[in-house]
Parts: sequence; C-alpha cells; structure tokens
Amino acid sequence: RWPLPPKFGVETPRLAELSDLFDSGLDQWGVDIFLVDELACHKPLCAVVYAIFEKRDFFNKFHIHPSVLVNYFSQVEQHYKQENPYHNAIHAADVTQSTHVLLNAPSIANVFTELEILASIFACAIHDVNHPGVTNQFLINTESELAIMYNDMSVLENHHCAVAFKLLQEPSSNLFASLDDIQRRQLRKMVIDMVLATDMSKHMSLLADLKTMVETKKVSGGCLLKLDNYSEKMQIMQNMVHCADLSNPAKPLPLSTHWVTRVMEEFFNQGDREKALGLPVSPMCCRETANVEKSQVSFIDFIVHPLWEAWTELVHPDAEHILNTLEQNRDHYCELSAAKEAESVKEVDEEHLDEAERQQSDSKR
Ligand SMILES: COc1ccc(C2=NN(C(C)C)C(=O)[C@@H]3CC=CC[C@H]23)cc1C#CC(=O)NCc1ccccc1
Ligand SMILES: [Mg+2]
Ligand SMILES: [Zn+2]
Repeated sequence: RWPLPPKFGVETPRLAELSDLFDSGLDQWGVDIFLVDELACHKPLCAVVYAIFEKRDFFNKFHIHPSVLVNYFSQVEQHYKQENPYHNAIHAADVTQSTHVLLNAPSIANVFTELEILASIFACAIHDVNHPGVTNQFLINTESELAIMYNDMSVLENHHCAVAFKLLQEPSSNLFASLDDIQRRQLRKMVIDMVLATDMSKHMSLLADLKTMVETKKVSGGCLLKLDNYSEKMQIMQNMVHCADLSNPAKPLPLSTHWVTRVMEEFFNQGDREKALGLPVSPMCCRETANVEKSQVSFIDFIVHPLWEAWTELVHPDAEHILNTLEQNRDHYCELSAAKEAESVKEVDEEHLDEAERQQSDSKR
C-alpha cells in the first residue's frame, strides 16, 4: 500500500558507511553511537530501530510496514529535544542498541517471547521521549505543569509513556495495528512497566529484587529463569532496560567520557536555572564546585557497579566483559580524580608558599 521508505528510514548520502557500521556493530557492545548519529544525518533513533527490527525480522513477525515504522519513529525522534546535551535521541538510540545486545546473551535465549522482545526494544526507544533536560526533583520543586499533571509521581517517566502512546494514535504511525487486542494490551502494560522502572527513585528496590532472583537462581542449580509468572519476567526486563539506561560507564572509555561530559553539561544547565530561580542548587549540578571525576567514581561505586554486578551474575558468564570494562573505567576516573586532587593540593601549597614569602619580605621592610 505504501512505497518503501529509504533504508533505515533516513535520507543520508553515507548509506553505505551506515550499512557497514550496522553489519559489524549493531550486535556489538560499544558500537560508536555518535558515529551512527553522524552517518544517519542526526536521526540515530530511526536508523537504530529500523536496523534492529530488520535484524530481528519484526517487520514480518508483526506485519509492520517499514514506512509505518519510519512515520512513527520520525515523530518520536522529533519529540526528543536535540538541544538537551544528554537526554536526546542519541541517548535513546544508545539505550535501545544496548538492550538489543543484552537480549542476545546466550543464557537468556528462549526466555522471552517475541512480543516481550518487541516491547523491550520499543520501551527503550521511547523511554525518555520529550525529556525537558531537568530532573523530576526540579519539576516538583518548580511546581511545573508536568509535576501537577502527575502528582509528583515519576513525573518524567509518566510523560515519556504518554507522549509515546499518543503518537501511536496517528493512523499512519500505528505500529501495532496488526497485533490482536490481547497482544496490544499486553505490550502496552509491559512498556509502561519498563519505562516507569527507569525512574532512579525505583533503583534500590529494583536492584534488591534482582539480587533475590540471583540468589534463588543459584539455589535452583544455576539453570536460569524457569520464569512462569509475569512479575518475575517483568523484573528481569525492567532491570535489563535499567542496566542499559545506566550503561554509559560500562562502555569503552571514549564513549563513557563523552557521555559524562554531556550529562554534566545537562546537570550544570539545571544548576544554572536553579540558581537563577533562587532555588537550592542540586548536588552535582553546580559548575563551580562539582568534581566530575570524583562524582563519576561515586556514581559507579554506589549505583552503576552494584547493578551491573547483579546483572552479570544473573547472565553469567555472558556479561563478564561489560563488568570488566566498567571496573577499568572506574579505575581510570579514580586515577584522574587523584591526579586532580594532587594538582589542587600543589596549588594550595604554592599559594601558601607565596603568602609566606610575601609576609617574610613584608616583615623585612
Ligand atoms: C554518565 O554519567 C551519568 C549518566 C546518567 C546519570 C543519571 N543520574 N540520575 C540520578 C542518579 C541523578 C538520573 O536520574 C538520570 C536519569 C536516569 C538514569 C540515570 C541518570 C548520571 C550520570 C553521572 C554522573 C556523574 O559523574 N556525577 C553526577 C552524579 C554522581 C553520583 C550520583 C548521581 C550523579
Ligand atoms: Mg529517563
Ligand atoms: Zn534514559
């Protein structure tokens, strides 16, 4: 009924390079998502989702016409604010591609149905859509329209879901038109459950559940996941997407440092706005005082490493290389932070020396 859209849904003069990059990198942990953004003429999300749907044969399995996919994800991509240094379509493409790789772990092969895999990929692609570039706390503190709309509860994450499903109602974008009502209702519930679980305030309870599951897995003789009920399966899917959302520090160092620069820029912009509004500046959001390397080490030690340690145990031995990269990167930031510390101590010492010399010369006069 519709003409075929351009390959990967993007008009680009560098299609051959993009195609090659997907051939070698789509299934790899650490593909250069910033290069994808460049080759795809700044439509990385459309390109990545199209490539994954093709690789997983979703067009045939769910009777989705490529142009409907392109119509829908072009809309979604446009609703990611490209002026956000961090929460933009590149981050969405990154989380989607990362989850695509995590789903390929041999130890969870045959655990998820095709519909569950579709729901996971879709949830990642839309999980931050229309992000305003500030935290839930900022929206709550400023009594923003969104916070009022969602009564301060997972404000951003509710908004991302609502925007994504609203865009689905456009007839030319109806991705799931060929699913039956039961499947469509199941998919909608799974996507909402996963996206709401990306709210960092859910992190500790999500991790606790994952650890419990790892413990029981050990007890049941290591055979992974005879998962028969929805809530156990959903816990795994929520943690998988959450891992992908927190995967920046576990990627090859150049990618990891690029993401730190971007997220700190977004935090600092928020800090600037808080200062301008006379609000207390959130921790890590103050340009003047933030020690980026030190806070990345604490982010890894308190949040990212505990999660990836649990995930690595759950899918043992498939994620060992990811945990190793995370630990190497952590040590790198630690060294940087120590060097910076030493540098600033040296400066202080020199200042003290200068001061002492000044006083000495004064006392001679
Ligand atoms: C690539 O680095 C990052 C990537 C992402 C985030 C995110 N933080 N949070 C919360 C934890 C503030 C979010 O809710 C964001 C939205 C959802 C998931 C995680 C997001 C923080 C950093 C960082 C950092 C960093 O170096 N110091 C700042 C920092 C240090 C310790 C603890 C938090 C932040
Ligand atoms: Mg989010
Ligand atoms: Zn995210």
